[in-house]
Amino acid sequence: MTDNRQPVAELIDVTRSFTQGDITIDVLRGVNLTIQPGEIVALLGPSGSGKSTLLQALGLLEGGFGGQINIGGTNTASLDSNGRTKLRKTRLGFVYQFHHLLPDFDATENVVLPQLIQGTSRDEATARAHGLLDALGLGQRYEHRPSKLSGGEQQRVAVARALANRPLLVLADEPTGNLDEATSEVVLAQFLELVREQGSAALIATHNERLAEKMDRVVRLHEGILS
Ligand SMILES: Nc1ncnc2c1ncn2[C@@H]1O[C@H](COP(=O)(O)OP(=O)(O)OP(=O)(O)O)[C@@H](O)[C@H]1O
Repeated sequence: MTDNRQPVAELIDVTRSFTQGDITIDVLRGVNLTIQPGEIVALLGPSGSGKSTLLQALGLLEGGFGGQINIGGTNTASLDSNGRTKLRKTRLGFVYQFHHLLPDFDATENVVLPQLIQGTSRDEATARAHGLLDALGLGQRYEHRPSKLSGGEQQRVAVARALANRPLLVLADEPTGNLDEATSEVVLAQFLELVREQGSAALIATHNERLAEKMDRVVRLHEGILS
């Protein structure tokens, strides 16, 4: 069980450097960030400032980070690889700039699959998928494969997939960066509404100051430090 009083995520003095040949770049130089339950945080920073790297730290997919990363009160350093995978699949949802949907599956199946992996029954998973797709205006697109959907529709399906298991924290990397401005605003508004409705927290990397203003809090990454 998750303790609702616990922050959903804490980064304590997190560092990350990359070495390429003779050159070492210190991308994260001691990042501190606490995200409370249900809080939606915008992550701003110039290109190359380390926004994706910071999201990767919380996504628990890659190693190489210094400092401490807690998710839902668990210090992730205390987990083995199975424990991290379980935490990632049960507690986190991901939305990327490009949708990464499974091309051979229709919209419903793309949202159903992560739920089946968690042991949800097919009927329940399908009902949940349809509910999310309806809320995102895709009630007429259940059986469309990604190649038959527009870019904005593909991103909406990706949003539904990320929220399917009601994650504690949604990590989104430029979730509307690939869409035109008007579509981007609509998709982001629907995304935020659903995240709020189900009480998830979110950390959303964006270049767009105007979109960031729609979130609860804005943090900025500059020269490896968050402010
Ligand atoms: N695997 C890697 N190996 C070497 N350097 C890397 C690696 N991943 C990222 N970097 C470097 O880390 C820095 C930060 O990259 P990152 O993708 O986190 O920035 P970003 O803020 O998300 O940028 P953008 O807004 O352009 O997507 C960049 O200078 C990049 O070259």
